[in-house]
Amino acid sequence: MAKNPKIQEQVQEELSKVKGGRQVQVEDRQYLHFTNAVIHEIQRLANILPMALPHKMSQDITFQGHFIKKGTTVYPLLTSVLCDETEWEHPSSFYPAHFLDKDGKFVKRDAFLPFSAGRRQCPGESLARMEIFLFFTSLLQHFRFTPPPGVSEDELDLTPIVSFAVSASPHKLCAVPVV
Ligand code: HEM
Repeated sequence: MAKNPKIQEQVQEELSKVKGGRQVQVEDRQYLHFTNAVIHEIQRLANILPMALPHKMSQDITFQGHFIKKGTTVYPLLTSVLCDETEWEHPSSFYPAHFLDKDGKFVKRDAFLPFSAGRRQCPGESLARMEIFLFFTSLLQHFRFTPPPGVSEDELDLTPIVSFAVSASPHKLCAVPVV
């Protein structure tokens, strides 16, 4: 998603401050502000379920002046919030500062809704967020990711495959152990 190698360096520098070089734990999230912001920005821009899941109206309703009949299938377009120009300073760019205040502290944003909202919001959110944090930090504590030899950052095609779900296009990367 992000080709800026400096972001990887900044995350690794922050992770190196974890006491005694031990493996990162979920509780460390509270002071790993930049790392947390990067993960949120990945989820915002990766937007893996842009249309959430189909819902069916359980009753007739008028919403923002539009009549929607009972039984109508509706898709909540999460992209419209995750890339809303009135909510995000740089909606289409990878910009971790969306989740940082002026002191570099992590800030939650109301428009961060990759797990949707309401009664049918993803029930796996806590588990997913914990796993993403532990996988991401563990990988970056142990490896530095680079393009394969002879390929520059700019030549990497990270265009996602977009269908009902959005996934990364296949590409080769090198995982170089951090010593
Ligand atoms: C990055 C990881 C994940 C993302 C971005 C994600 C996102 C979503 C979204 C957008 C929905 C649709 C909500 C709606 O209809 O409004 C959903 C539904 C759901 N998710 Fe997740 N999810 C993730 C991981 C997980 C995990 C790890 C589990 C289970 C362990 C899970 C279980 C479910 C279930 C069961 C539903 C259907 C809920 C319902 O229809 O009431 N998800 N998820």
